Amino acid sequence: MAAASRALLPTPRAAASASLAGARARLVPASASLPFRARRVRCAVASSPAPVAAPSPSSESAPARRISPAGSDGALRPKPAVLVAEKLSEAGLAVLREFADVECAYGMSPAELLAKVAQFDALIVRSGTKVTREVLEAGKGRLRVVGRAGVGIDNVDLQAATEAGCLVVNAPTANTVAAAEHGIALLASMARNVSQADAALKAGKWQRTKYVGVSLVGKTLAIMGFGKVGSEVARRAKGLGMHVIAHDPYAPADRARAIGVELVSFDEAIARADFISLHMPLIPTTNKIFNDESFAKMKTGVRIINVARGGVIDEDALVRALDSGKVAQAALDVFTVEPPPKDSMLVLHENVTVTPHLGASTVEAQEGVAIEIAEAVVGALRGELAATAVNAPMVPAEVLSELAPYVSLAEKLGRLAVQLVAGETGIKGVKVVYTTARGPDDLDTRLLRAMVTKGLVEPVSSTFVNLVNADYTAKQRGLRITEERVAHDSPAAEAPLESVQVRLSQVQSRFAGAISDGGDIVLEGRVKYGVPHLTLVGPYEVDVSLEGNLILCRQIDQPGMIGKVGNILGQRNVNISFMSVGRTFRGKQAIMAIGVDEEPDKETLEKIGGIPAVEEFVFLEL
Ligand SMILES: NC(=O)C1=CN([C@@H]2O[C@H](COP(=O)(O)OP(=O)(O)OC[C@H]3O[C@@H](n4cnc5c(N)ncnc54)[C@H](O)[C@@H]3O)[C@@H](O)[C@H]2O)C=CC1
Ligand SMILES: O=C(O)C(=O)COP(=O)(O)O
Repeated sequence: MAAASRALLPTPRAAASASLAGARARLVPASASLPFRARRVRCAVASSPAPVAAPSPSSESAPARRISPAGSDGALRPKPAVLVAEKLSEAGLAVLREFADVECAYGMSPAELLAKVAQFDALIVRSGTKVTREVLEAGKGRLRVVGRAGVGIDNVDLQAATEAGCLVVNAPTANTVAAAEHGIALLASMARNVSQADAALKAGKWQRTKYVGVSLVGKTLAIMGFGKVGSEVARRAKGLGMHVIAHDPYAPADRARAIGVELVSFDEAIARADFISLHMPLIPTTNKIFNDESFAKMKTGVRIINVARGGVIDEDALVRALDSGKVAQAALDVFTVEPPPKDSMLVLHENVTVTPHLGASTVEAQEGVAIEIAEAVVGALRGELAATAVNAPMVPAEVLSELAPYVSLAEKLGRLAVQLVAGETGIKGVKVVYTTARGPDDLDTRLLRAMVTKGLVEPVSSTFVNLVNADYTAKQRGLRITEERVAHDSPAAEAPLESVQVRLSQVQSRFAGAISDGGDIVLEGRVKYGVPHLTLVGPYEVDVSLEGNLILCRQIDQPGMIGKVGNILGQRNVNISFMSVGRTFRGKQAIMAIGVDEEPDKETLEKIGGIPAVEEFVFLEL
């Protein structure tokens, strides 16, 4: 029995429990220009213990696993290693160095990145590094976090990251003002031909008539993408006396009203505008959204500013529109391919003003972004729930904090349930039943479902499961996880949940006592005083705190059983932390749930099995 149970035990994995990152806090006051501090909640079960902060290494190149000082439990742990692939401000590097070994390797080729990435727990990039599926696969097993020191994550393969359970975090707020200011700088300099006139004068030409510009006051500016940057551009443009309209299918009308901006359709925006400023993300629906067809709908002589992403414009179509005069001028900070080819018709066009992706490049923004991303990456490596996760569902920080003990309970129930499955039967149907006084809108169960999956999958595989890849992993493994809510009839209850039950259907168990009348393996637990407890095994009610390890023992209900088992464990120096007995009917069968600090050896377990009234027993690791 003990030997059979070994195969189901979890394999220790140093990095096995990273982030349950989730909460996204995207909507920050539009005027925020200070570095945004992500709110985090520590989720005990999900996190590997943080290494004790060690003095900064004197060298920046230290990818090999170093051992950090012993934690409070005396264990030595490897220090995480972070690879910074693009220029990050010193302020951010200092935050990283307090926690991790940091290697700054700027300007790596894709091949160099591929060769290096597997030695790191986290990778930090800006817009210049492509984090492809290949990179994520090369980093698999160790790489747990990709930090994007900026907003746009179009250079990161999010699907591949999710499949790998690699959390992607970004720094969504610290460069907002910088990007908006750059948009305004391009708008004004384009309207007054500043860069062309500057180049001409430096070449010795004094051309006052050639560079007569156009005024901004009274002109209509269309903001395409009324998010953080778009809103800030709108505020500033209004200050210049422009009439501002915007198009954004997802923007809240009250924000537009508050800034005094009219929200209109795409076609109306581009048809009415004298100037069009682009501020949407590059996603499949915005790819080349500005093309021959859309240019045709614009006013002749329109002027376009792009500080978003080059890919939202069909650049060949823009060259045609510039040549025909449909578009009078364009000012571009971003390009489909960066850097653009030296002979790019667009870059060389005389009516085009260009900058080399400088939107976020102010001293202030770079410092803010560096701190924002460093804190997010360190938090994610510690197993905290990052507020700026990009590929994990949004679970607000207060919800996470409230659910933390239930998160632990859910994982432990999954972990115990999988160890009860007999041999090779395999799990197909999993049902998680939540008994709660809360309605569906007041209880977000995604995190709990993810943790049941983690508990079920990790002990029997080498897959690392977190909130990022839980649903994907379950699907891949053919695990059908359904959820049910049972109304708890005490609406005054403050706790979010009364109990969590995990049911595995169509499986055989190596502990028949865990099979309910309906034929499922059933385990139920509750949180008592903040600690997860096991409260139901099959049809038997028990009450045992889920700490350490567990022995489940089914016997004939008769006096003296607790003493007999307790004696055997005591003689072998195995400390019992909790014990609980549950039975269906007096004199029939009962089960004992025994919490033990140490793992009993084979001989001890055999002795327990040898007690005549004991019908079956199982040792389970938590
Ligand atoms: N040039 C640079 O250095 C910088 C560029 N950026 C880029 O600026 C863009 C905007 O950044 P944020 O304002 O921070 O992002 P954000 O997420 O706050 O705003 C983007 C807005 O675009 C909207 N949107 C999505 N699809 C749309 C569509 N089809 N049509 C119109 N609007 C649509 C969204 O609803 C959202 O409100 C991003 O592409 C980002 O990568 C941001 C910072 C610096
Ligand atoms: O934050 C963004 O989306 C940007 O485009 C800024 O890019 P960068 O970090 O300057 O390479």
